[in-house]
Amino acid sequence: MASKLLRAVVLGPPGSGKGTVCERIARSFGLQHLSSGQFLRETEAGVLAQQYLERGLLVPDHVITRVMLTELEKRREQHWLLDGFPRTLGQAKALDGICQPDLVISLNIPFETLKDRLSARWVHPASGRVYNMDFNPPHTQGVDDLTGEPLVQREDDKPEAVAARLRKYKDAAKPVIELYKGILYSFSGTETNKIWWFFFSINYFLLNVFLSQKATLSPVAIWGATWKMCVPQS
Ligand SMILES: Nc1nc2c(ncn2[C@@H]2O[C@H](COP(=O)(O)OP(=O)(O)O)[C@@H](O)[C@H]2O)c(=O)[nH]1
Ligand SMILES: Nc1ncnc2c1ncn2[C@@H]1O[C@H](COP(=O)(O)OP(=O)(O)O)[C@@H](O)[C@H]1O
Repeated sequence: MASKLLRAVVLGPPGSGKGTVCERIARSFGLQHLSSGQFLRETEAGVLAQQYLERGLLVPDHVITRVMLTELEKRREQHWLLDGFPRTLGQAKALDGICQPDLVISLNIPFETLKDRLSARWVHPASGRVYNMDFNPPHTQGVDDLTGEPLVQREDDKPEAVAARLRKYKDAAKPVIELYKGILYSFSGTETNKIWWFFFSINYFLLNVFLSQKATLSPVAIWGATWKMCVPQS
């Protein structure tokens, strides 16, 4: 049977838990977790885009699209899960030009919750590991669990940048959500653990069948049908 690759996208405002959920999905199902923010922070393109990153502004479409399409090109034979890309209609169209996602997961988290989470987010810059002083604190305050290196707060997580980021996200994401509405699965809530368990319990069997290449019918289609019966679509 021809090998099928799973291409998934996670959409959500800054602080909605994309990185946290993607990490768990990637670990549980063996997908590659590709974070646009992390690629920017690690590559030369990100150094040039520093002024955008620090102020929490979206990097121009042509810059991030080039970074992401280059990374996707290197992973043509892998299952992947995109975190943070696409964020605008232009980016979504560029992605569609090379491959169409099988499914899109959208996280809807209340604004107040996002603000609280971002102000308590600390990161280990070298690895991208993320902590939260309430939700998943490091073993020792202020240092990364694995390396012992210091944690930092991102410039764009400081209160002055957060409100503008959240506003801009909404405007840019609307047409993207519209574009993907046929393959979109929305999760609403204030706790990543609940969203995760809901996702995991519905999808464990279907995704594993798909990923092990034993499916004759796309589980994404079966999942879509099950999902529509279980969850009122927003
Ligand atoms: N209190 C709380 N914090 C969470 C929860 N889920 C994620 N976080 C934290 O919220 C912050 C933002 O999560 P992250 O995955 O980085 O969001 P992203 O910006 O969408 O990728 C991080 O500090 C996480 O540790 C949750 O359910 N409750
Ligand atoms: N798809 C994208 N389009 C434009 N800018 C992006 C994109 N992805 C990431 N960035 C830039 O990188 C920053 C950090 O992104 P990310 O790590 O995904 O954090 P968050 O989910 O908290 O916004 C964004 O504020 C933005 O400046």
